[in-house]
Amino acid sequence: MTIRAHGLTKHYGGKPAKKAVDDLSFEVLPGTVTGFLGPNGAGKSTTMRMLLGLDAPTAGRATIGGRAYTSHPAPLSEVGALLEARSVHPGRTAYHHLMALAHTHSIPRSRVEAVLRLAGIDEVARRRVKGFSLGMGQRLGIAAALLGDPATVILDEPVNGLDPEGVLWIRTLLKSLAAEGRTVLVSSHLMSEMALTADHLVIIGRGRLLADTTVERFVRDSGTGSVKAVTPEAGLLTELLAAPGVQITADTPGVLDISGTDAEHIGRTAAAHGIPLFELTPRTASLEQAFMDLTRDSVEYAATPAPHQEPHPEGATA
Ligand SMILES: Nc1ncnc2c1ncn2[C@@H]1O[C@H](COP(=O)(O)OP(=O)(O)OP(=O)(O)O)[C@@H](O)[C@H]1O
Repeated sequence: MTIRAHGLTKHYGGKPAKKAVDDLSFEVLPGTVTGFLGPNGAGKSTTMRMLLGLDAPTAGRATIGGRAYTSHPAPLSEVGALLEARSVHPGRTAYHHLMALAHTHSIPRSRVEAVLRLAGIDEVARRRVKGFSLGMGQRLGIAAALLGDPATVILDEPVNGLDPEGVLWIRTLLKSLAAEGRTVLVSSHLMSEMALTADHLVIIGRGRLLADTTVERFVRDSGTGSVKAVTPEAGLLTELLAAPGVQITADTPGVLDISGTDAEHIGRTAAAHGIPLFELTPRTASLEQAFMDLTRDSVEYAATPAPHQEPHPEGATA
């Protein structure tokens, strides 16, 4: 099922009104993991709550498989969700929590056992939830989301509180859910994690759409990459490559950092003039950097240096 947001908008009261989500439109297709990214306060949770009918939009519409979540006849079997707030009764065991959910939604007991195993919490299933670690709680939330074997899965920050093994488990799980043809929307504020997990990215800042793209295209278009070239003929190569828009720096003798052209052009130019190249390496901007550049203007709580920590003048050593 395709998830669609059409002009989705949410204002909170107060003066001036807070535009938590501002005219947001995007689609999330089956068979892919879509990463929903944005800095803290960007509006990810509010958007997910509107997709799930838990918050009414001020304007616009959210549909899953063409209709509002609340008008699905058996929502739990069609859309599984994990939201940030935990809503499990602390005195219940994981098993009883899932059994109660299964019971009220006519889901067979065999699914409870299956999701407990899938989430790796079958051995602690008889313990009370109040003794659970954050990571175990997250796993229980994911088990509950998958209980109805839903075609669409919406998870808000599922890696929160998970240890590295748990993070890897989520990554593999989401990919396999998508490979089974399900629609997977997962929010995060970590670009590096989404780059390893998602196929597609919807990036928002201050409630507005900043990018709707594939991970591959985002990496390519981040565009701040340069090429490192190591050659004994650095001076000659610099002269040959000189052109409008091409910038070349040589902080270390014989090592050039070239931007504004690509490795192929540099390699061909060098070959045409018999210049030996010991190394020719495209340097892609780190994904996290590209994400920060994109969202810089929409960060609500940007870190500011403390007054006594003046940045060092360029070139000075600490
Ligand atoms: N009930 C509310 N009343 C007023 N403002 C709210 C309410 N819920 C959220 N907001 C504000 O709306 C904005 C978006 O919040 P939201 O929780 O959707 O962001 P988020 O991207 O999920 O952030 P985070 O990564 O920190 O969870 C924030 O500025 C938040 O303070």
